Amino acid sequence: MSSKVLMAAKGLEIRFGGVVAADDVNIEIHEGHNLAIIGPNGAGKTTFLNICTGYLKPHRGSVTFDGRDVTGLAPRRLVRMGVARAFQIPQLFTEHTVIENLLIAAAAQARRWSPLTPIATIPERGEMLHLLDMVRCAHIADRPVSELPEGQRKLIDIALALALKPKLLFMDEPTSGVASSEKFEVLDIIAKALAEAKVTAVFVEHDIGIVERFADEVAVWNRGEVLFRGVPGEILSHPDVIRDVIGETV
Ligand SMILES: Nc1ncnc2c1ncn2[C@@H]1O[C@H](COP(=O)(O)OP(=O)(O)OP(=O)(O)O)[C@@H](O)[C@H]1O
Repeated sequence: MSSKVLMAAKGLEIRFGGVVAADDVNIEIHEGHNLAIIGPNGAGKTTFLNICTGYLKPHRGSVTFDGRDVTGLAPRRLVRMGVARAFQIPQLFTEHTVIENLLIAAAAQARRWSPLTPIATIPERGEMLHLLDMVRCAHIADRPVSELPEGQRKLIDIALALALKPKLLFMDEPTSGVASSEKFEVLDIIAKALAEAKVTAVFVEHDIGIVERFADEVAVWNRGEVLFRGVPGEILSHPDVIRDVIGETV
């Protein structure tokens, strides 16, 4: 593959008691190629995301981002370098409105946020409304997050991640909790927004239909190891993947 390597994991190992959650994981993430991570429950997918985003330190191995060793750096330092994360359950202030959530994130990113800051004085309103427009949520800017369905919360979480101006975004099951009739629409909006912002995505996903439609590459995890990696058409039709992974995840 000729595009630039954004992040590279080399020889990652981590154990929890007797469980090996990462066992010599080696993988490169290429700029502009959205990577889906699939695998059965307990395969080590979230552990990999946690290591890459600074929430876990590997016992062995390294992670580089943009050519710099970032192994074990705290999440906030990785965010400042351009590595963001969206969680399975969006981390939003539900008592605040949508735009207030984004303004707080913008002020925090600019190191200007304090709980004493009047939110209305944060200057990035226009920029944040543009991000909401990118995820088709500008019309709900003044609604409290507590009133919104899961699909819109996911989209706002993505807008929040974009407020951090990342180059790479890790998403753990971006459509979990979203009604199945809305999953494709939600991920379609996310994929377009990320492409417009030139953000490369790495996402853990159990829904193979979503993987087929949105991933440029797929990596298959099992028992802490990367078993296969390649384009979706090839990987998702591999008999071993169908037998050992797709059979268990659908
Ligand atoms: N903090 C922890 N303490 C102890 N064991 C852990 C911890 N985190 C993960 N594990 C174990 O490591 C293994 C890999 O977990 P991980 O959450 O990475 O799997 P996963 O592929 O994301 O699974 P799922 O699809 O169910 O979310 C599992 O056996 C899990 O129980």
